[in-house]
Amino acid sequence: MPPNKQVSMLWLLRYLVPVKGRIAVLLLILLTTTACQLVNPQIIQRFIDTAASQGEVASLLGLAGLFLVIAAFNQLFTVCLSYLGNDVAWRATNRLRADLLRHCLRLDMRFHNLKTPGVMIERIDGDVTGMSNFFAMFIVQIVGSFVLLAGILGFMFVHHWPIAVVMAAFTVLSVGVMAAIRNLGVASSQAEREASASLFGLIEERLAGIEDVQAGGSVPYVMNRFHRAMRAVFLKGRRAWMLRVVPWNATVVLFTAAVTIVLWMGVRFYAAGELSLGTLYLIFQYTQMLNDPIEQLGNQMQEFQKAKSGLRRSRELLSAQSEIADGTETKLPDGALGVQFEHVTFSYNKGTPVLHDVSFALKPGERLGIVGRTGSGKSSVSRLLLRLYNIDSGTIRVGGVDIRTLRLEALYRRVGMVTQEVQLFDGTLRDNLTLFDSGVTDEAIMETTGRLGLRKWIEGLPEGLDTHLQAGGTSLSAGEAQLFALTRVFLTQPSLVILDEPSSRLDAATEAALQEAVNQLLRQCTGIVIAHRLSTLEKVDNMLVLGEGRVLEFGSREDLARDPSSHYAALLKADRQEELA
Ligand SMILES: Nc1ncnc2c1ncn2[C@@H]1O[C@H](COP(=O)(O)OP(=O)(O)OP(=O)(O)O)[C@@H](O)[C@H]1O
Repeated sequence: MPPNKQVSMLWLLRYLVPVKGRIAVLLLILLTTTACQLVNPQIIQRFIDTAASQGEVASLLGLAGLFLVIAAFNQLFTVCLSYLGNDVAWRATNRLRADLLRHCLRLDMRFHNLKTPGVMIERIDGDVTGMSNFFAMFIVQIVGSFVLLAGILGFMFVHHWPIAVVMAAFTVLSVGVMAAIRNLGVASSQAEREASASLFGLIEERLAGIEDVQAGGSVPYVMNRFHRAMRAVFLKGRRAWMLRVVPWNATVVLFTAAVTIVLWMGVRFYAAGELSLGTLYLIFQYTQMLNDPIEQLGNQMQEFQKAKSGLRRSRELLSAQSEIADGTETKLPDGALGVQFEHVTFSYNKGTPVLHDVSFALKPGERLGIVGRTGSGKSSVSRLLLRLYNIDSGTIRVGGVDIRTLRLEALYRRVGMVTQEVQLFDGTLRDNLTLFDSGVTDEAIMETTGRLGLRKWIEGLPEGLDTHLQAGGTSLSAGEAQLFALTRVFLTQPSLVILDEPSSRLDAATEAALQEAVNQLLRQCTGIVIAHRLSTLEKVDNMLVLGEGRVLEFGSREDLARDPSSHYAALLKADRQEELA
C-alpha cells in the first residue's frame, strides 16, 4: 500500500462489531452522565432564584440534596465509563494485534529477513496501542460531546435566545476549524511511529547480539546509534505533537472570545432586569461547560490523528502478501517420502542465484548426505524443501507431489528439520519438547529422551518435565539444545527428516550416542543429513557434493568413495590427513 494512500477509518469498525453490546452500554452511561451534567446547573439556578426571593428553607434543602445525589451518581457513572472504555479498547486492540501477528507469522522469509523483531514488535503492539484510546472512547466521546453541545445550546435557546445564538456560532466555528485541520498531524504521527519502530529495532538487534557487542567493545558505538535514534524519535514526536495540538489551540482562542462576549451580554441583560441572578449563573455555567465537549472533540481529533497513522501502518502490514501461496493438495503417500529436485535454480536476491540447476532424487527411506564448502548452498536446499522460499525455476517433489501444490500444513506435518539454531520458548520442558502438542504422552517423551541420552539430564532437573524454561535458550548448553531439537523432531514421527549439522556442537561421546539415535530415526523415514564432518555421514546411502551452488557430484556413497577421481574421495582423503595431523 503506498504510504500516503487514503485509508478509511471505517475499516476499524470491524474490530468494534464484536464489542457492540459493551459500546451500547457505554453510550447509555454516557448519555446519563450528560443528562446529569445538564440538569445540575438548572438545580443551582433554581436554588439561587429561590434563595434570592426569600423561598422556603425546606425547598432549598431539597434542591441541595438533589444536587448532591445527582453529582454522586455522575461520579459513579464516570468511573463505569472509564472502566468500560478501557475494556472495549483492550478487547478491540487485542483482536487487531492477533490479526497482525497471525498475518506476520504467515509472511515469507524474504519479508522477515528485512525486518528486525524489534521493528515487528512496534508494528504489532506499539502502533496498535496508539489506537487504543481511539477504540475506547472515540465514538462514545464524539457522540457524547455532540449530545452535550446540543443539550447546552437547546437549554440556552429556551432560556435566552440571543446569547444562545452567540454560543451556537462559536460552537459551529470551533467544530468547523477542528474538522478542517483534523489531518494536519497524521503524516508526522506516522513518521513518529516509524522512528519509534526503528529505535526498538536497534535495541532488539543489539541486545540479541549482546555477546558480540561486549566482546567487541562496541558499547560506545551502540550508545551513539541509540542516542541518534532517540533524538529522531524526540524530534519527530515533538513535531507530531505540535501539529496535533494546533486544532485544540485554535479553539481555545475562539472560546476565550466567546466567553467574553457571552458574559458581557449576560451582565447587560441582568442589569436591564431581563435576566434573573439564577439565569445569569446558568448562562455563565453553560458557557463554561461548552468548553468541555469542545475540548473533548479536540482531544479526540488528536487521538484520531494518532489512530489514523497507526491504521495506515497496520493496513500497510496487512496488505503485505506472502510470496508463498498455499497449495490445495493434502495427500502424501504413507510412510517414508521420496524427494526429487529437478533443475532447481534459486536466489535470495533476484539476479544472484545461490543454487544453479540442482537435480537429484532420493527414493523413500534412502539417506542422503550433503557436503560442500561453507556457502555452497547446503542449508538453502533444506530451506527450499520446507518451502520457506519459492524457487526461481525447476520443481521440487516430496512424495512425488510438487510442493507448490501442497498445503503447507500437510508438508510441515510430514517433514521435520533440526537446524543449527535451536529456539526455545517460554514454557515448561514438556511444552518445549512437544511444541505445545498436548497429544504427546509423557511416556513417549521419556522413551525418546532415553534413546537420545537426554533422560539423565531431565531427571536431574528439579521439576522434571514440568521445569520452566526461558525463551531464547540460555538455560541449555549448545549441545543440550541440539539434543533437544532432535527429540522434538523424533516426537513428531516425520516421514522425511532434514538434519542440518546435527552434531556440530556435541562432544565425541555425546555424538556417538546421538549417531545411534539418528540411525534409529532414519530407519523409519527418508533422511537428508547436512554435515561438515564426514564421520557423521558414514551410514548414508547417497552423497551430494555441492560447490558454489552447483551439483559437483551425486551418487552412491560407496561408489563415490571407491572412485579415486571423485570429489567425495578427495574430501575423505583430506579428512583423514587432518585427523592424522
Ligand atoms: N537469508 C539470506 N539472504 C541472502 N543470502 C543468503 C541468505 N542465506 C544464505 N545466503 C547466501 O546463500 C549462499 C548459500 O548459503 P547456505 O546457507 O545455503 O550455505 P551452506 O552451504 O549451508 O553454508 P554453511 O556450511 O556455512 O552453513 C551463501 O552465499 C549465503 O551468503
